[in-house]
Amino acid sequence: MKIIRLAPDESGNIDWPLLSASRKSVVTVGAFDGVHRGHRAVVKRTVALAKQFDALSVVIMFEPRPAFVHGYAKAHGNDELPADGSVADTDQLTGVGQRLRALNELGVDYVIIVKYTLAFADKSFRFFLGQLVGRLGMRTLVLGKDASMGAGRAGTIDKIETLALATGMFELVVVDDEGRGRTRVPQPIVPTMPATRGPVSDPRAAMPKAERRAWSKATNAREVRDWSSTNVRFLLANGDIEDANDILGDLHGVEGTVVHGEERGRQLGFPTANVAEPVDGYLPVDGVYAGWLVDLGPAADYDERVERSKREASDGISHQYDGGGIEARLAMTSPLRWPAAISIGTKPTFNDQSGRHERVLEAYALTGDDSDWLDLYGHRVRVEFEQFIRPQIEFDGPDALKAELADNVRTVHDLLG
Ligand SMILES: Cc1cc2nc3c(=O)[nH]c(=O)nc-3n(C[C@H](O)[C@H](O)[C@H](O)COP(=O)(O)O)c2cc1C
Ligand SMILES: Nc1ncnc2c1ncn2[C@@H]1O[C@H](COP(=O)(O)OP(=O)(O)OP(=O)(O)O)[C@@H](O)[C@H]1O
Repeated sequence: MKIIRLAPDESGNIDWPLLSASRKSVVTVGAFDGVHRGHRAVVKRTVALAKQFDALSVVIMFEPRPAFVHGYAKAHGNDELPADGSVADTDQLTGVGQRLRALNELGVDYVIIVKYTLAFADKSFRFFLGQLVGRLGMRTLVLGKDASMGAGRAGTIDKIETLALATGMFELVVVDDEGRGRTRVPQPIVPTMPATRGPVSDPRAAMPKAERRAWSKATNAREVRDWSSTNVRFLLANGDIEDANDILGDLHGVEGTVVHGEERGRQLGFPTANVAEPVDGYLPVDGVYAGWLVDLGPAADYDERVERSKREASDGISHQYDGGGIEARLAMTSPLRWPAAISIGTKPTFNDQSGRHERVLEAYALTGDDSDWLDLYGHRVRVEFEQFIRPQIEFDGPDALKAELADNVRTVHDLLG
C-alpha cells in the first residue's frame, strides 16, 4: 500500500498527483473513523472492482475528521482548526495510524490522506469529482447509500449519479447500507458509567416503543445507521463493549505511550502500565474492563516511523506503508499480547490524598508469571476492550481495593486467560 499526503492551499485547491499514465482507478472517499463493518464493505468493494478492471484501488481519507473541523468552526466563529494540532479530537474512534493498518489489511493500493480544511470543504462536489477523474484517472466511484460530499453536502448520491450519467466520465457504485437498519443516538452523547457489575447491554434494546420515543425526545436523539461511528461512540460511552465490537468487526482499541504512575500499583501487587495523554482513540466510559494489552515496541521507533512517513509524503509524493512489524505483535497468538485488567477513571480511592483527579487509563497484564515484571516504560501499547466488569468504586482503603483487584483479575483470566 502506498500513502500520499496532500494539503489544500489557502483557497482550498489541491494539487492532485497523477497516479499512473496507463491505469485507471477505483476510488472511495470518507473519514473511515473506526473502519467499522460498513466502511469495510465499501473498501472491500473498491478493492474487488479495481482487481476486476486491472485498476488501482484508492481510498481518499480526510484528516482531521470533517465533523470535527465543522464542529470547531461552528463553536469558534467559523475559524479553521489551529494548524498546530493543539486541539485534540477526543471523539475520534481511531487515529490515522490505526486506520491505515486496517486499510492495508484490506489490500488497498493507495491511501491519499487529504488535510480537511474549511476552504477545501467549500469546493463543489462537481469540481472535486472532476479533479478525481482528471488527475487520479477515476473510472469508478464507490460510496455508501447515504454518502454526500462537497460544499453544503450538496453532492448527494442522486446528484452524483446524475453527474456520472450526464458526463459519462465515471461510474457510481453504491454499496447498500449494511447493518441492522437505523437507530437513535442522544445528542450530545453523555458518557454514563453503568452502576452494576457484569456485561452491559444496549440501553435502547429493552425499551418499549413508547419509552424509546420519550427517551429520544428527552435526549435530543438523532437517527443514524446502526453501523455508524456515532453509534459505536454511544455504545462505548455506555460501557457496552460487545455491541460496539460487533459493529466494528474487531476489538475496539486505543494506543499510547506508557509513562510512570504513582508507583502505588506495584505495592498493591498489581503493577499497571499507565498510558499517557493524548490517547490515540476513543476512551470508553470510566470503569474496569477485561481486555488485552499489546506491546507495540519503543514509542520512539513508532514516532520516528510516523515522522518519516509525514516527511517523505509532505510534497505529495507517494511512499510505501511501513507498519514496522506491528501486525505480528498484534496477532492473537503474539507473545507480546497479554490478557489485561483495564481501569479507566480518576482513582477515587486515592485522589483525595494524592490531589490528582485526572482521568487515567491503566492496564494490569496477566503475564502468567508473578516474577515476570514487564518493563513497558516508554513503549507504545495498544489496549483492547472485550467486556465491562464493574464501575469504579471509592474503597475504604488499599486492602479492600487489593481484594477486589484479585477478583477482577480472576474474572479476566476466566474470560481470556
Ligand atoms: C483492574 C483495575 C481496577 C481498578 N479499580 C479501581 C477502583 O475501583 N477504584 C480506585 O480508586 N482505583 C482503582 N484502580 C486504580 C488503582 O487505584 C491504581 O492502579 C493504583 O492506585 C496504582 O496507581 P499508580 O499506577 O498511579 O501507582 C484500579 C486499577 C486496576 C488495574
Ligand atoms: N453502514 C454502512 N453501510 C454502507 N456504507 C457505509 C456505512 N457506513 C458508512 N458507509 C460509507 O462509507 C464511506 C465512508 O464514510 P465516512 O467515513 O465518510 O462517514 P460516514 O458515512 O458518516 O460513516 P459514519 O457514520 O460511520 O461516521 C461512505 O461512502 C459511507 O456512505
